[in-house]
Amino acid sequence: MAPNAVLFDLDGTLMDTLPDLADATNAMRADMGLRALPQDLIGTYVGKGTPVLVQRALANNPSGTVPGEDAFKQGLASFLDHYQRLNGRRAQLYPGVREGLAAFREAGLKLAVVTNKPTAFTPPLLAQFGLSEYFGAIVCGDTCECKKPDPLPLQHACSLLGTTPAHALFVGDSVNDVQAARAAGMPVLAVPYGYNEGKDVRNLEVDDIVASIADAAKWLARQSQISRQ
Ligand SMILES: O=C(O)COP(=O)(O)O
Repeated sequence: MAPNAVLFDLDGTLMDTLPDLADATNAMRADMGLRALPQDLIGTYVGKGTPVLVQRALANNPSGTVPGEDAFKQGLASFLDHYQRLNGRRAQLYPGVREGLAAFREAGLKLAVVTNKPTAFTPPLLAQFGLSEYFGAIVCGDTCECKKPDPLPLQHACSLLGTTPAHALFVGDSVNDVQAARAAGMPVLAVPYGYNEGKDVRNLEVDDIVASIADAAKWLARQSQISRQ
């Protein structure tokens, strides 16, 4: 069935937000008496939402101990504080995002963002890059009871757009996006430049890998042409 909506992951798909996430993580680690970690390593902690990022970052400590409840709470509060200040400072749109979103819109598709990033940080980031107007729905990590890889946020975005998962396409960068899309019964494309918890996107169960959001729009146009033939 030809899709009438496209749902996008944010971090690692539309925007390279890792520099700011890494700066906030290292500022939090400094507060907690831990040394700074390389940005690439912090990139492998991103994807399952902010609490998991903080947990993973705190578990990287000299004794290898899992952080206790108090340390976790302190770390999370510190991270949120720093990220509030740093969000959007060094973030960048990936090449092809504006062209791709414009092409999807031209083709009459409804668009949404489904991110595990908290609501406090998502609309301001989209507004900073002038992208807010593209999206009929923005579902964040704290919008629903569950985050990706649970399908609930994708199902919620579809209902906000007035469509169903069977009529939507998901575009993401990680195993969390792919598992959520599959569980929702939605076709899914992956971009290869994101985070994917440090693993190769070629091992993901996707319908295809596209080089950019602009290429995702071309992919969908091709599929629609084939299904009309
Ligand atoms: O906040 C995260 O862990 C990742 O956010 P994303 O779902 O936009 O990739």
